[in-house]
Amino acid sequence: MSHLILENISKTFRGTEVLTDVKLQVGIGEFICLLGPSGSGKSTILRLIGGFEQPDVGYILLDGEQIQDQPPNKRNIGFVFQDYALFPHMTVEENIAFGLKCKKIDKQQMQERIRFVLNLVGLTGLEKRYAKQLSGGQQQRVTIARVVALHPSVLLLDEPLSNLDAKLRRQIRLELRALQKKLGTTTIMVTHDQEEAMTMGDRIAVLQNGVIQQFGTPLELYNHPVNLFVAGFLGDPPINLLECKGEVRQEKTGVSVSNVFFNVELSAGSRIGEWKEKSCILGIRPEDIEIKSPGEGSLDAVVEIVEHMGSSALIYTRTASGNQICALSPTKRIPEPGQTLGLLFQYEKCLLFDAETTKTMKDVVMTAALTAEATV
Ligand SMILES: Nc1ncnc2c1ncn2[C@@H]1O[C@H](COP(=O)(O)OP(=O)(O)OP(=O)(O)O)[C@@H](O)[C@H]1O
Repeated sequence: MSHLILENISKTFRGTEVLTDVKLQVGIGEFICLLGPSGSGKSTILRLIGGFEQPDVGYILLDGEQIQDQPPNKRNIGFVFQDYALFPHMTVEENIAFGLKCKKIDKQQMQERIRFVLNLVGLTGLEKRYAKQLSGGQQQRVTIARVVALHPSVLLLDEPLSNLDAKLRRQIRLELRALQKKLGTTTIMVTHDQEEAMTMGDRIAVLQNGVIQQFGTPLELYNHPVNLFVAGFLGDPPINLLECKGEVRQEKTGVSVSNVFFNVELSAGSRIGEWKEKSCILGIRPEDIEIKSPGEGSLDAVVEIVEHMGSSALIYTRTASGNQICALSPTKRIPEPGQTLGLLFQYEKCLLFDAETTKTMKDVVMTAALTAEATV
């Protein structure tokens, strides 16, 4: 049974619909990331679950019970915001004790819980420090400890790492994930950082304009995006997107990119006539392009920019027909700007999108990359 269910939730602010028919089913102990650009409705979903907003339409069920009309303090849901919001005039210990006192937890149990959560977040020994005497990372750990001490049934995290520098972010992200696994608390985290979502979430819900575009595991979303938006939002460096048209050459169906004909098998029932001239977009990720010598790849392209990233380099190239294509190169043999390369597409990794609907074309399979000469 799902622990938390959002059923057909819609929400309007001042006449503008900011969430449309949102559905989510979250299992017990799952770590869910809500990922999307600014204004896509991520925080509103969190506030609805926390009880700080009410849906116009739809239900929220926790352990099978409808909670959408309950006030926040009746929901047993913990909320961590991006600003640490600790009481500055209280010590670490007092900050954690505050919520426990409100819940009328007895003194001995309170001491035990404080000891337990401080150990959990690695802050044992700092009980008597004031919030302002702590680093940003330590303050955020106290915020998390304070919420975890209340034994929430669901933990909501709204961009909890966004005020931390890149290195600390990475460290706290690992700690937070390990902590969540240890406690087994169902957790929903808002982020606009795709790397954070990919590394932390058991499943990710990708939002655009208040609509969940896709809900699945990080690899499902990365390898099988349902549309151009999801394909483009996940992946750094981003996926290459190349405009092309459906073609038929010597009774073979396919698309051509920079004069290379990629053979595409249509599903049974698809009509060849409809395929001809169909506007498509071919998507290929930089790591799915192998760098070869000129003439040895699917197509040739000239290196324009090389971006060194330490363990690898990004090679931005341009084909004779003007397409920019980025490939990931291992550091052993990094090409130079001006050099011509052969780019070998792993055709089985190519995705085809319908340019009109922007949806992934699921009824087609790319079976080969043939040079133009082979088919003309
Ligand atoms: N209380 C409110 N009154 C009016 N409009 C609101 C209110 N809360 C949110 N909105 C609007 O709803 C939309 C979604 O906002 P929300 O904060 O959920 O997005 P978000 O994806 O979390 O964005 P961000 O990443 O910038 O925090 C935005 O257009 C926002 O301006």
